[in-house]
Amino acid sequence: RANVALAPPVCSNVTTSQTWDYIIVGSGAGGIPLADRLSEAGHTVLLLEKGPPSTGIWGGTLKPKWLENSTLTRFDVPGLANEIWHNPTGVVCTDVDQMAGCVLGGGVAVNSGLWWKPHPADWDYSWPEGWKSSDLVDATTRLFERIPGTTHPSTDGKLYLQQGFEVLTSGLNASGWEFLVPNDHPDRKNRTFGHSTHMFSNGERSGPLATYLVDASERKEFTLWMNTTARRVIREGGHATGVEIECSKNAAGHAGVVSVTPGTGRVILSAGAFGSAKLLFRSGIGPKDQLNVVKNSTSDAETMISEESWIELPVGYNLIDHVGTDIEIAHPDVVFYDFYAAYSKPILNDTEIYLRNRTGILAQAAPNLGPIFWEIIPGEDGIDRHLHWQARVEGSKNTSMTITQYLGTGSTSRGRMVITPQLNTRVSVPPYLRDANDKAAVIEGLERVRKYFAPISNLTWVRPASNQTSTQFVDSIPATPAVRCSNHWVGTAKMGLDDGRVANGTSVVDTNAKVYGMDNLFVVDASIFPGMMTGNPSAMIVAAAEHAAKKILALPAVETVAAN
Ligand SMILES: Cc1cc2nc3c(=O)[nH]c(=O)nc-3n(C[C@H](O)[C@H](O)[C@H](O)COP(=O)(O)OP(=O)(O)OC[C@H]3O[C@@H](n4cnc5c(N)ncnc54)[C@H](O)[C@@H]3O)c2cc1C
Repeated sequence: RANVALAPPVCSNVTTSQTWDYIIVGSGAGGIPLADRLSEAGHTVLLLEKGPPSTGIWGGTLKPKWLENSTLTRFDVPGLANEIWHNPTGVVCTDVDQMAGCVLGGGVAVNSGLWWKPHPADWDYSWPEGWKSSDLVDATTRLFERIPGTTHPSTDGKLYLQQGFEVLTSGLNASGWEFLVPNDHPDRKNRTFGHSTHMFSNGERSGPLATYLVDASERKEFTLWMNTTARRVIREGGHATGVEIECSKNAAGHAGVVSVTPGTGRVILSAGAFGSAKLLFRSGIGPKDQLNVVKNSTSDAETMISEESWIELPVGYNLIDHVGTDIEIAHPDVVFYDFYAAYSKPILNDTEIYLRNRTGILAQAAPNLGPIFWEIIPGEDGIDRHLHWQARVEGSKNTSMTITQYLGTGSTSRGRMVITPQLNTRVSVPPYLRDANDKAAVIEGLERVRKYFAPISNLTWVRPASNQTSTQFVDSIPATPAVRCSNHWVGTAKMGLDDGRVANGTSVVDTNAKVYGMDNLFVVDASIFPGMMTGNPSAMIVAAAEHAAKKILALPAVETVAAN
């Protein structure tokens, strides 16, 4: 009937009698593998996710008409990956001023699935003892056995619409670059190129949602609550006793306080670089200025832990993202495919072959990515800076390719995130090009690529214009998230040996991923990264979660530190 408002779904109140060995907040790249490994070790695990289900196997429902008779949702189909930019409602986090997925799977439900075995320097350059590339061998092996990734996602083994790949790699070949299968040679990221590599399997998104989470869900020790938002960690001094939760808006989730097993239980925050930092602030852990914002907010004034129990740590500092610099070329051979139209006005043959046997262009990630190519630029400060270039068939013309240059490992610029009185997170200091050598690497990389593409006949430059110097071009792009953002945010709860409670200390978690000043509160997700990596981050975050699980499981059952 018209004009009858539906009653809001009711949240179930939790029973206080049940306790959990581990409560994990957030089901993204960090949270899912942790939940699997901890429940595999026989511990009871409660995984809290504020968002609704995403992929079909978890009960997701968001889908275009052409998927109506299938179990798949828009999240399952690689060719619909960029729908997040067209239709973000109900999918993206509304409390973050950047793009982030707030559905089951977080970033690994909404991203393009790019999947890279980390370069050894990604660990060795900035991570502390115990987290060097040699320490991560087992974790990386376990991860890539589970999710090997593929350069050829269509189940017929073919790549579709590769004209753009051929055009650009003709220039790289002519300039002496080498083609390789990227994940077979993670340590070779200098003047090499390859096909884009994705976590996809069987022509579908796959990744942690289809592997780790499936295995966890088959264990009696594991419980998943979706549509359930963690407000804060409940703690007595340095000991977390549980998590206060509330149901997400317009959803039937859970509400109340969930408790960890008395004495031995642990809480792990895996809510993403902004989400975990926000939860720390709301739990009285962070810089004093941010804790005061929470204390003075309408929503938390009454529940905020008293000031004597605050733990002052540099949460929100050390914010990092790949510095993104977009260039654009055009070439008559390039063929554009309208992936956005594939949602509502698809090409019938493409949806038919995808539905029949997961073949064709829709098994590839939108918007037709590749080639991906790498070069290392030595800096005057003695630091090698890694550039990862990612091309896609998209731009201002039908024959355009946009190529994003990501400045990663070796970059030294850092920013800051803060919380507003409405308890939304905000990037207050953008982390882009604050260091002269970072900027020099970006300019030098661009200068070189212009030379590498020079042998390509009929290629025209759209951006930078041919009469613009590389320095002028880089200077013309503001160093703000609006134009530089790569959606690869990390670093807000940095791991390190220098305890952030002490003067000049910069770290929020120790090398067991445990928050300084707490005996049973951990952070395991993008937040703990001390520095940037070469390629897109999700596989490295899963590897970090594998390693962290091992370290956490090896800790003595009861470990008590003095209350702050
Ligand atoms: C549009 C886009 C495209 C990207 N493309 C790629 C790519 O192709 N390849 C790649 O490697 N990386 C890509 N990334 C980055 C990658 O997805 C992220 O770096 C990664 O997912 C971060 O992992 P995480 O575990 O730290 O957080 P997330 O994956 O963001 O997971 C955090 C989870 O916590 C939940 N949460 C937050 N707060 C709360 C709370 N209070 N209570 C309960 N739950 C909460 C969120 O809903 C979310 O599910 C992309 C990111 C975006 C946004």
